[in-house]
Amino acid sequence: MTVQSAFQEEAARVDEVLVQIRKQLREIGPRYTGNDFTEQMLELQREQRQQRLEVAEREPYFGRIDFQETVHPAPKPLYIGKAGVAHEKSNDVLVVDWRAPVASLFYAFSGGEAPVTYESPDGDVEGTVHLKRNLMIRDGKLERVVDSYVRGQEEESVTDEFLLYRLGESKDNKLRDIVSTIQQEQDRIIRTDKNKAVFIQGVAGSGKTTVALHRLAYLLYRYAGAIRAERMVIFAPNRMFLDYISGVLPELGVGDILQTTFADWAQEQLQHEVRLDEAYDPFVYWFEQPRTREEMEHAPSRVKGSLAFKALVDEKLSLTEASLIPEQSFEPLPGWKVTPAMIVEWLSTDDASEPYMKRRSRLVSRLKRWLESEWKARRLADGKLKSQLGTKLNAYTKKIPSYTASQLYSSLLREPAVQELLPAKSTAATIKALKQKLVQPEDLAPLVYIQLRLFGFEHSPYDHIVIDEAQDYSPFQLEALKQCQRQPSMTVLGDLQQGIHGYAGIHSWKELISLLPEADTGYFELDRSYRSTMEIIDFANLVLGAMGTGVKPAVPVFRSGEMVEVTNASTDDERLALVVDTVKAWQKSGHYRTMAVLGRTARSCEEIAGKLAEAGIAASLVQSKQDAYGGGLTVVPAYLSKGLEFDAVLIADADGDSFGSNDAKLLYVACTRALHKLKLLYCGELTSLVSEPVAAV
Ligand SMILES: Nc1ncnc2c1ncn2[C@@H]1O[C@H](COP(=O)(O)OP(=O)(O)OP(=O)(O)O)[C@@H](O)[C@H]1O
Repeated sequence: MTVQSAFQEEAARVDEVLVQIRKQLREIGPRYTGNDFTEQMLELQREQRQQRLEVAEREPYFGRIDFQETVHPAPKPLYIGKAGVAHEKSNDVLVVDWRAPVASLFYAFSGGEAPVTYESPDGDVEGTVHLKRNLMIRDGKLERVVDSYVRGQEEESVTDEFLLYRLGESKDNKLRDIVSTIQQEQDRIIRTDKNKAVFIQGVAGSGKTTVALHRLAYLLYRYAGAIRAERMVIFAPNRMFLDYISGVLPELGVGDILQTTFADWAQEQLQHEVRLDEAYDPFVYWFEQPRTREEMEHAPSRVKGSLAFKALVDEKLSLTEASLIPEQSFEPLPGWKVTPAMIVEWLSTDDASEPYMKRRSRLVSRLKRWLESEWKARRLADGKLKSQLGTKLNAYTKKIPSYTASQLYSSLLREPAVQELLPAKSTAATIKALKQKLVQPEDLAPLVYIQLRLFGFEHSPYDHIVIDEAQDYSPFQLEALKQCQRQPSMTVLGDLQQGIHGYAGIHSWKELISLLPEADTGYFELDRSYRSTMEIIDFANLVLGAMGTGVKPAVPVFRSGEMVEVTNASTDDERLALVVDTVKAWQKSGHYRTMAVLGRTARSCEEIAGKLAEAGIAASLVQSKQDAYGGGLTVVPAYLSKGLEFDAVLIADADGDSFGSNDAKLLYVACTRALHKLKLLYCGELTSLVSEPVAAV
């Protein structure tokens, strides 16, 4: 078949399918706004169906695979789309949902005549692939047809032309779904079993965040009923990042998933008993002046996130739990007696895994009931005596320790074992802050862990937890989150090479993986970077190489662009003028939808934003407490740019003072934010991290 006739045939089919989709959309019943519960549930289903059909109307499908099961006489074309669609009368499948087992063939197949299999709920299905085709449909119109495999023909270019086309596009201000171009190594992660904690180490731009979001959509489809969106949670590094990724899940037809930061979530669990001390911003402390590695390694935040510190918290909690059984009997009047042995007996009927404060409150109620029944049995009526007995009971129960999380934490911080781990100055400061109900980020993991152990988790256990940028998490944070699940079902992703928060995060994935039973964990590495051009990735790899041995370079997708530019300015004023000129030139070129000027510090970014404003250029200056990401032109400190991406990036101060020898990870993060264009400016000496100026201009 010629390319021309294949296009016509596919265009005709798109029209046919669209007729079906539009008919089904028209036939969705009227909206229900009443109070009947069953009708409300039906309305919800109608609404979800409508959303799926609307997605299908814009782009009914993106792929076709002709698969011949070994037991069948002929191949059958399967069209893969974001939402499954069936013919309303015949029920024939017109579009297969990308998450269906058979759709995995589309992602996993990379050519060849040998039989392939996919896993179906009824077992493995074997067959051969006859055709793999990409189709680009925009707003219901077929625009492109690209075959990546035709059986019996010379192998088509397997460098995925369609993928390159997609990667070459400019980006808007939100991360997008990748269902049409998911790669084999990503698909394997997305389709991993629900009862696994999957750890993903992936180089910058390898699609970790995107893959994690697609995995959620997959799990909701594959385990419909057993897993619910309301019982899933995504932890992201900050609110601006949450805003940036907020478009992906709705586009995949997924709603209602809690998306939060660890700090916000922890304060919520602590019922806002404490709040973060605004006077201390760890970013300002660690990034606004040069800090040594030594200082980071010994930071109190590292200690408070460690398992050694958790062991002390556990010990304190065990002692607290043991104190549930008082040493003395309760004997309010001669002959009226509850002995510790009786309390042990009472508690033996209790669930010992229940949180301490719940068991305590049940014990206090039990003592009250006992006093009541003794009173009734003796038919007493003296009101004064009754109130005396009540007072005695109160005095007795007061000896059974009762804590809020911050009280127990404060008391722990006073103990000698803690003083051995942490500098006295640091614990004293924390205790003082706690009195004013203020904490620092590193106190949240121990506090929320204590809260969960004392009071339990107030919600249904999470079906699935996603942790993005997990290299910045401490083992203690993961331990706290484990308290909110019956069994581990997680997607934990990050990149140790982007671990710029050395004062808090991990050095090796083992530190987190070892906290879970081995059989429940899976570890994956993603080495290919999809975001940036080859030139940018090669340049970023050189920066990383400056860290010495043990680094893993990112493997670029074969997408070539412009050389990275490194430009020297003789004075600082000239450097700032060059920033303005570069931005003007980029804007004029019309090539880039999103651009960023990255500075080493917040202060340098303020200066740059000021210069741009003087030149009449509108830019949004990103600060650490930012909630929203607006796209367009952004000025952002390098340490806040993690996770984001821009068509063009200008690193405005690539001199040796701004990026010292300890800043390789930070500069790597900065460079890998760029999709198509990267330029570095410096005044004075170029940072030694850039050992080979690539295109000195
Ligand atoms: N299979 C793919 N097809 C098309 N685009 C992809 C694919 N995988 C990743 N991308 C694109 O690559 C870019 C990087 O993805 P993402 O932000 O998820 O990567 P990341 O590994 O989380 O990056 P970082 O660690 O730098 O934050 C995004 O623009 C994403 O759409």
